This record gives sequence, C-alpha cells and structure tokens, in this order.
Amino acid sequence: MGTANDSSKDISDRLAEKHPKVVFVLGGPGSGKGTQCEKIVQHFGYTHLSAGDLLRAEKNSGSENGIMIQNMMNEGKIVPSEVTIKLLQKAMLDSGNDKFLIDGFPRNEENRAAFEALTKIEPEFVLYFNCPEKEMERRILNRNQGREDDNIETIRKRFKVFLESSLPVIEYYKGKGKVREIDAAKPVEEVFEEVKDIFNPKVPKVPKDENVEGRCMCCAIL
Ligand SMILES: Nc1ncnc2c1ncn2[C@@H]1O[C@H](COP(=O)(O)OP(=O)(O)OP(=O)(O)O)[C@@H](O)[C@H]1O
Ligand SMILES: Nc1ccn([C@@H]2O[C@H](COP(=O)(O)O)[C@@H](O)[C@H]2O)c(=O)n1
Ligand SMILES: [Mg+2]
Repeated sequence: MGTANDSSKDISDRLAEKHPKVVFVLGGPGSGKGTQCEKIVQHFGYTHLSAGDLLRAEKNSGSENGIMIQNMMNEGKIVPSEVTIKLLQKAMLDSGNDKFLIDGFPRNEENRAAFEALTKIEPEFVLYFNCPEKEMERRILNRNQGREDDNIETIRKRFKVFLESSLPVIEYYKGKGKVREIDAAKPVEEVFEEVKDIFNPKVPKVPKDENVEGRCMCCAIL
C-alpha cells in the first residue's frame, strides 16, 4: 500500500510493475464523464479514478494542500500536476485492479507531460465526451450534488479553462490517433451504447458451418 512518505520514484517504480492499462476520460464540465464511467465500471471491470473527486477528498482530509486545492477549484483552475499525479498514483497502487479509467485528467499540457514523464504510462486510448456548452451548463446547474464549484460564475471559468487548456490535450492525442469521440449530448443510455462499442468492438461474425478446415478465413467472414 502507498504511504505518505513514499518518494515519487518509489511510487512510480512500484506502479510500473503493475503494468496498468489506462484510459483517459475527457470532456467539458458536465459532459457526463462520471456518469458514463460508473457504467463502464459495471460492464467492463475497470476502476474509476476521478481526478476531481481525489482532489476534493484530499481537500476534505485536512491535508497541507487543502486550502490551495480549495482556492484553485473555486476559481476553476488546474491544481499543480505533482499534487494530482501523486493522488492518482497512490489510488492506482492501492487498487487491486490493473485497469483504470482516469476521469478529468490530463486537463492541461502540464498534467499530460508530467504524468508521462513520471509514470511512463501511455493511455490505451482517450475517450472524449463532446457536448455543447449550453447542455453542459444545464446539466451542472441541475446536478444538486452540493459541489461548491457548481455555480454559474465558476462554471463559466471552468468552460474557459476547458477551451483554452484541455482541448489542446485532446488535439494532441488526436494527432496520435488515440481519441475515441462520443456525441455526449444524447440521453445517458444512448451515449452508453456508443461507449460500449468502443470497449467491446464488434468483430465480424464467422458462421459455424462455414468455418471449416481448409477454407480461407477471410472468405468466410460475413
Ligand atoms: N447524457 C446525459 N443526459 C442528461 N443528463 C446527463 C447525461 N449524462 C450525465 N447527466 C447528468 O448531468 C450531470 C453531470 O454529469 P456528470 O457528473 O457525469 O458530468 P462530468 O463530466 O463528470 O462533470 P464534471 O466535469 O463537472 O465532474 C449529472 O447530474 C448527470 O446525472
Ligand atoms: N486534473 C485535474 C482535474 C480537476 N482539477 C480541479 O478539480 C475541479 C473539478 O474537477 P471535475 O473533473 O470534478 O469537474 C476542476 O475545475 C479543477 O479545479 C484539477 O485541478 N486538475
Ligand atoms: Mg465528474
């Protein structure tokens, strides 16, 4: 189990031994990342780690970074990468799983580069929930989970940070052919249908009686 005294090299080395499989889950505030991650966990056995949830827990734990985290969140700003990455690494190490959905991270170029340098983990792919701003705003204002940053002033700041700092990260991964983009404006179940196809790609069916020895497989594919 990770402890507060672990050096970042120790943590990184121990995490590397797990050979974790990571999917980054990105999208604007209120696009439905957390909602879809819960469903992916149930269907595909991943562990869901929300960077925002980890930071909120750290803030509430009375840690020395608590006030700084609270101030950054209230302004919709991105907390320094070393803080967030340490929380993510510890959560991955403490988990018995080796498959992770990392939700809301990397949120800017600093997050991305620091995670890559420290962990050497390359995501399998990046799930991007694309949703119009008006719909995201409507969803957040109806969320009612008592989040301090779910007020219209902070929401507008979060949208600005998403456009200026997070979209370039998505573009970076697009350039590497890693982005799986989802139309997130649809109802929850319809969005999940698209998500399922990504985690469970449809393979061409080969009828049993056609799959006979000596027959070329590519001719038998329907
Ligand atoms: N496809 C959808 N249609 C309508 N409402 C949705 C949809 N997906 C999620 N919601 C609702 O919208 C709100 C925001 O969803 P969620 O918390 O999953 O977003 P998020 O992307 O994790 O947001 P944040 O970045 O602020 O954490 C929640 O109240 C959720 O129930
Ligand atoms: N990589 C990150 C992720 C989040 N934050 C801060 O947390 C706030 C809430 O994030 P959600 O994903 O739960 O919406 C976000 O506005 C940031 O202040 C961060 O700093 N770094
Ligand atoms: Mg969320």
